[in-house]
Amino acid sequence: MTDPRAKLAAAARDFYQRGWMLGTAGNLSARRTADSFWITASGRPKDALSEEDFVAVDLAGRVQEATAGRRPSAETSIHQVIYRHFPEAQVIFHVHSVEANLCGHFAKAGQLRLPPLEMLKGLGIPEAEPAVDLPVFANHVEVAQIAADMDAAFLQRLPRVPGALIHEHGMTAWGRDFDAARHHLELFEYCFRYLSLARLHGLGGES
Ligand SMILES: CSCCC(=O)C(=O)COP(=O)(O)O
Ligand SMILES: [Zn+2]
Repeated sequence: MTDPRAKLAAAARDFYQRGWMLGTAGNLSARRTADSFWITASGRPKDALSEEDFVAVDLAGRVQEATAGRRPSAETSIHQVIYRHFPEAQVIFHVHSVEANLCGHFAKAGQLRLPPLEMLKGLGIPEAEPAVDLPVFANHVEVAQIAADMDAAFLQRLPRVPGALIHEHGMTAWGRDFDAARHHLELFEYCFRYLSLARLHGLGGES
């Protein structure tokens, strides 16, 4: 893969402007080789990332390349789990939107039922599929626990959709390239906005 850092910085700026990466929230990554990836450094402002704000790590989380004073995202272990379980994933976006955090409250037994919208086709769901669930994981102060929970769940069953929600934290979506990861994230966030507004209007709250 060609150096993805400029595209990651542009994506972060875009997501910041949408209100999804405020106050340094979120982290983005892209594969560097089959077994390493570039990820945002921890605590950096997502509207003004430069090349130095990315750290290269391997799939075990060991730093391969970093500018002095930069450490990898505190949530690197979550990206490791996703790259390990989804060999086709090349890009991962993790953001914190208001709507995603509202929708975590609508989940039942660790699954959020997505609205049956035409747009689900963009998540790779065939027209005929009646019910599509997004996995929802508990948040933990120890990020390693979130990553371990995801790892255990994905070992049992891979999600039907290219994403996972962390309750009262944020959404993570991935794809085979930059466009696919962005489209997936946009579709999930559209579903979250739809579900939040539907509740507000007293529609479909108990599905
Ligand atoms: C200020 S957001 C709290 C940490 C977090 O959830 C996040 O996504 C950003 O963490 P990072 O270490 O990647 O900056
Ligand atoms: Zn986060």
